[in-house]
Amino acid sequence: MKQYNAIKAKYPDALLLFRVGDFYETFGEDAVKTARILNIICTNRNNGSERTELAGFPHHSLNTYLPKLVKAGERVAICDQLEDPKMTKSIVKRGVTELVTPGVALSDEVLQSKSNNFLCAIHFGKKIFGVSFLDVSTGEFLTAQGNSEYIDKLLQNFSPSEVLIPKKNKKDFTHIFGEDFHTFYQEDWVFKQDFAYETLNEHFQTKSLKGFGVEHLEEGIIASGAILHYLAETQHRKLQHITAINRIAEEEYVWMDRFTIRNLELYHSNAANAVTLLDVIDKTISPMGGRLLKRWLALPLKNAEKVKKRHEVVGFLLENPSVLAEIQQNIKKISDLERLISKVATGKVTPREVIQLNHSLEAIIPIKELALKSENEAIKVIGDNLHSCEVLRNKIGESLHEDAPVNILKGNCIAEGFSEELDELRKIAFSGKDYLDNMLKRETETTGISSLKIGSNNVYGYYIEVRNTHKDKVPDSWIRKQTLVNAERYITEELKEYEAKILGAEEKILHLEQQLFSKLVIWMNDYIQPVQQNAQLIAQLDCLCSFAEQAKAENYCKPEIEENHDLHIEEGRHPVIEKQLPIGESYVTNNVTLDRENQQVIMITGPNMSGKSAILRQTALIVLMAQMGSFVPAKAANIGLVDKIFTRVGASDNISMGESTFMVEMNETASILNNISDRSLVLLDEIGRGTSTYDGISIAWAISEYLHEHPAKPKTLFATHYHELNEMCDTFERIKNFNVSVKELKDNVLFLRKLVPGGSEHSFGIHVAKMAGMPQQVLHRANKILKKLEKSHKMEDSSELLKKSAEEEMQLSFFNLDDPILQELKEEVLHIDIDTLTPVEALMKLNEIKRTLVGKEKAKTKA
Ligand SMILES: Nc1ncnc2c1ncn2[C@@H]1O[C@H](COP(=O)(O)OP(=O)(O)OP(=O)(O)O)[C@@H](O)[C@H]1O
Repeated sequence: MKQYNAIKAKYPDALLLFRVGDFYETFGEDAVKTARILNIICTNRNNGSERTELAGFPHHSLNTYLPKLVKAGERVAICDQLEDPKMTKSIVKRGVTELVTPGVALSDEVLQSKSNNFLCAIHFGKKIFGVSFLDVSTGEFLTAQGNSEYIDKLLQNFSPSEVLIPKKNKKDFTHIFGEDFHTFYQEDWVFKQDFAYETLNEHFQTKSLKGFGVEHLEEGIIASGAILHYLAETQHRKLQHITAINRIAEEEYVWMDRFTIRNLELYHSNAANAVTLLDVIDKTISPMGGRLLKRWLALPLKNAEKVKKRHEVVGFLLENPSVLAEIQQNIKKISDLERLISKVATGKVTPREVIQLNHSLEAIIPIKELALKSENEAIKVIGDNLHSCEVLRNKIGESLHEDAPVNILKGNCIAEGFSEELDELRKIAFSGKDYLDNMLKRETETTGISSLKIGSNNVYGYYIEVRNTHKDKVPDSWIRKQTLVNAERYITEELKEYEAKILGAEEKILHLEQQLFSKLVIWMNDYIQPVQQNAQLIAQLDCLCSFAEQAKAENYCKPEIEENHDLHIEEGRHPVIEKQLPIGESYVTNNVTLDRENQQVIMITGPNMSGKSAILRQTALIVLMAQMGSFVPAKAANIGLVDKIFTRVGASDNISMGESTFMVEMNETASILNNISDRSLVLLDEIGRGTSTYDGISIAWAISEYLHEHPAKPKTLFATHYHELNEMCDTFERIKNFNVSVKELKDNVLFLRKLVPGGSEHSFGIHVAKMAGMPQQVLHRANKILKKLEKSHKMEDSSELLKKSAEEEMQLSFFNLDDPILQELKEEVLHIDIDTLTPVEALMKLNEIKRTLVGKEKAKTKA
């Protein structure tokens, strides 16, 4: 317990698995926790004067139990026996050999094959944040830096399993990024520039980080240094598979903030069990393909050439189904190359996994040949860059048995003919029976004793047994070892020699097999880079095949990527909803055209449930899918490259996220208004409905007006059931009204789901209430109240009011008053150059204006 306490003191926040003989034991609070999580028995032991809780499991069950502990969010320190108990008389030496945490996991039981498992570190710089992501199971290491919004978006994109934060920024982190992350607080000193550069250069054995193109990312590097330090702290020192650190090239990807990623349900669903876009489009076969597809979805491209290249490959694969089929057939044979080679680096690979790696590399050969012959340039390049890894394959082939076991201790792992010594030992161990049979035959003949027996036991080893009746025929050279009631047991010179050879042969075989295997694994380390490169290329090919497969299955079309700012979608569909419609119902397609000249803002009205949100989302999804390189669910699509996609959903649609307040809605919308560009696509769904009708209409109106008047003229779809907003098109020339048509029956509505020009008259809320089965009495009463309200508001129709107020505002501005101070202010305001003004300067200016006005107000009161 003294030894245990000393080790436990070094890992106070981890659950300590303490190896005792064949068991891993836990004590005290750890035992209570372990027993609860693993559902195993917790016992009590008297430990001197105290009682201690104790819970443990056999060491060979570590792979079963460890993942459960880690998945429950525990940090688990594995404390092993560091010397052979047989070799020591005192207490065996023990030490922590690995600290497994949610972000640093290598075991297949903890990892999900189609998801990365990122560990993240965040450095809180003076002005900006540095961030770093590392998947130790694949070796991918990324860094970036930027403002909180950017970091927030990246956290959303990469969904790290664990985030490292300096202790002093504990509160700041939850304040800015929320409480959804599994965090670990590191000592503040770890987040220092010099330390980080030193750690990274030492790891990569470089003098500077220039070669990786990250040298200038000071904050990002600090975060990256903290990650590497954490790995060392958790006893992960074999990291040769982390061969590079890459910058997340923000400028290459379409910007989507966390709300947009969530709203569009790309790979997180807002409701439990809801289907995401990824679920629908993922036809990848390999784990690394699956992981890359998710990345492509989170980071669609902005570079037209790159996007077009992907489309070309997809088109080529569609036109050449036999090539597609053959590539996919071979990808099926490829295991998780990326994780297998990482296991080689960390020394955790099993013999069977090395065989799998070999099979995977073999399956790459036909892909390479096929790609090299291809008429598509991009596929050819992939073929060119795929490594055949011949030396590696040959070496594995000649070293290992084809059916090598998972556990090296099971034996029969190294192939025949690879090591003479091993072959010799095996001959002795396995041909032993024949040898003994021969010996027996010979001895029977020479002695004439017919009932001779050769056997062995633990105490006396090998012996020849002679029944008492033949005792007198025993040659003098035999030495008696043991006397039984009816027989005597002897040892001969030959048997003694044989025994010396065979005893330990099996042990020697195991030892030699282990030695040869670890030598092979170390040798394989030289092939980490080519294998990683193959994994990357196969992942790309897998994604492109997945696009082709999906396009074929769902009848998608090739989008045209244009340099202009227009968006035209013909007969577009929502890729997820169309897959979920009840049998017999077909998706109603819709056309959407947006540009910056004539139809910049589309105001979509229509009753609840008519399909407004579906149109908004399908537009965003089509753009996004196109820019990730996929074909799209439409008859035709011309897409002027989009650089940012914003979506906002009115408060009540967000209730499931626990963020139903109007304030959140306004905050989110404000952040769009501050970030729009001329290539942005903005989707606003029922913005303003989180407050009273008049408030809501006013806010929705003001936001639409702002977007229309903004020099960027961002393409906007605004879904609303405030039909009052239809009046805007009279005043603002690029705002156009559309509605999702419905057919009014006698006292019901039929949803046609077709987007048609023109506004809609009323909201049909009561019809929908009826469809939902609201009692007749309530519906009747609601209809009556509606009629009354409509009558009483006729005199001052809200939209009329709004239009009037917009006009009045222009005339009634206080600049018309001829107060000299106000005149002065007017001049000042007119001369402000909005384009060069920073938000802070604007606030200061506003403050100045306010001060002048307050001063004037006071002067007036005094007077
Ligand atoms: N084009 C379409 N073809 C077939 N079904 C559709 C179509 N559009 C929408 N739907 C179906 O109608 C349902 C409601 O659509 P949606 O959520 O877009 O309506 P909405 O007008 O935004 O409603 P609300 O105002 O209540 O949010 C969808 O879940 C889908 O099942």
